[in-house]
Amino acid sequence: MTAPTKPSMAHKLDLDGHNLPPSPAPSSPHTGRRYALATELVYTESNDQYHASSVPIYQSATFKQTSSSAGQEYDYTRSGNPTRTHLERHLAKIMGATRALAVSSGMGALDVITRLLRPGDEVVTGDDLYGGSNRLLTFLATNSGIVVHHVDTTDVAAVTKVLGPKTAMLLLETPTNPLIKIADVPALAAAAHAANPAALVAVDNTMLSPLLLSPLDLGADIVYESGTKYLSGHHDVMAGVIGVRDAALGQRLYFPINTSGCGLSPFDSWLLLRGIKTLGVRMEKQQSNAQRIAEFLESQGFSVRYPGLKSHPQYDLHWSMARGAGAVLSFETGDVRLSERIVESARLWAISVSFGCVNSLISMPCRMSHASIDAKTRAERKMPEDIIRLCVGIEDVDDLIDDLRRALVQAGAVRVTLEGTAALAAAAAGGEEVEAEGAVEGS
Ligand SMILES: Cc1ncc(COP(=O)(O)O)c(C=O)c1O
Ligand SMILES: N[C@@H](CCSC[C@H](N)C(=O)O)C(=O)O
Repeated sequence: MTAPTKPSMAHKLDLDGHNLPPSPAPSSPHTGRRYALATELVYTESNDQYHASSVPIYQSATFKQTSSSAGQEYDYTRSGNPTRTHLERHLAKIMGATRALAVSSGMGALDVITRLLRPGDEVVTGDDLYGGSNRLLTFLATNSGIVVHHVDTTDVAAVTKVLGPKTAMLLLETPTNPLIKIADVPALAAAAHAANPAALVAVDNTMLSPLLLSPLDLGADIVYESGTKYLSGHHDVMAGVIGVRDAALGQRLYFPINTSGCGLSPFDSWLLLRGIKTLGVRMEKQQSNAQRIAEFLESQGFSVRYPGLKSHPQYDLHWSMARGAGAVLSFETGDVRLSERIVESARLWAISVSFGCVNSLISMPCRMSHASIDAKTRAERKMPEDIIRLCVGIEDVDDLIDDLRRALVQAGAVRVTLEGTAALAAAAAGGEEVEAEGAVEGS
């Protein structure tokens, strides 16, 4: 057997690109993407003078200029910084955008996008929306003369009904946080553009990341997401990213970033670049763990919201657009106090907001991530108070299931199953009390 031929190191190490072996032609006219997305996540081009394989952090607020009049690429970090530019070019490639912008949080990204609106403009959006996005839109409706319509975005006819010539923006989440409802992006984008050709369709891609969904390929004009989640992946960065294909729109979005000063810092840009390189492997593990956990909960009799389950009412629609199901799922117990006991009985699952990172989290959205939506509005929008959200990480899946099973039993949500006996015995041996009183038959 002949050994595979290795490319010479001289070729591999030249980051200027002069000596690189010829690359295949770009597969996308918009992005210059040449390889599979999993490869592109890792592969970044740099023209660093020392050929550093990790992009340097240009920790400088200002830059020396050659003269007072010549002008140059960088003068001040609020306006632009080489580390942030490198990240933005990398993001544009993986988001299928021609221009990407990196800002200080996901909410910062939505704030920048809503700066495109004028008093009297109408925004059509979902009835299940991340609490912070809802809070920003409510603020704009109260203070800036923007009219906001919240509609069930799983119902194309209902959305079409409220779209009209005054619609300036259609803002979608898919899957929604936390009810995991799926929006038909191509159909809704076409309806918005038919109602008003100037309307902008913006998709919040936080729940899937560019690895699993490319909204710009589905008819969206703007894609944005919280980089705090999957992109960074370790619960140690706040970031937001925006991608567009239209250069003029990109420039309109850059203006408020420079003006208000919410561009991502050099260090956080570097952390985000580092996180993106492992997105492929993290997501693969997180998704396979999430699938097993969703199946486990379903086997215990819970009605589970997860697009990886065939029982999801929009399973086919989701998979017609997406390349994966993500790692966030939710389920109800029928009783708020029971949900509270489950959440508080978990050990391995941290009680935290956020998601998309390496360690697993458990939360009650109505009290935590979505608490800024008042109880009356939550009820009107049919958000169950007892809903539990699980954000799955990369831990050993059997440990996660064992811990969840123990929490369910301890809280009185399920009876001990044959399968669970070993885990429960282990918990008892560790001195923990397993209380199954008042349990309902779960399987
Ligand atoms: C769907 C969604 N969009 C946007 C955001 C805002 O992101 P950030 O927390 O980075 O501001 C979040 C969470 O915070 C979210 O869950
Ligand atoms: N106190 C925060 C809550 C942040 S929620 C973060 C994340 N989007 C999630 O869904 O868990 C706030 O008021 O914004």
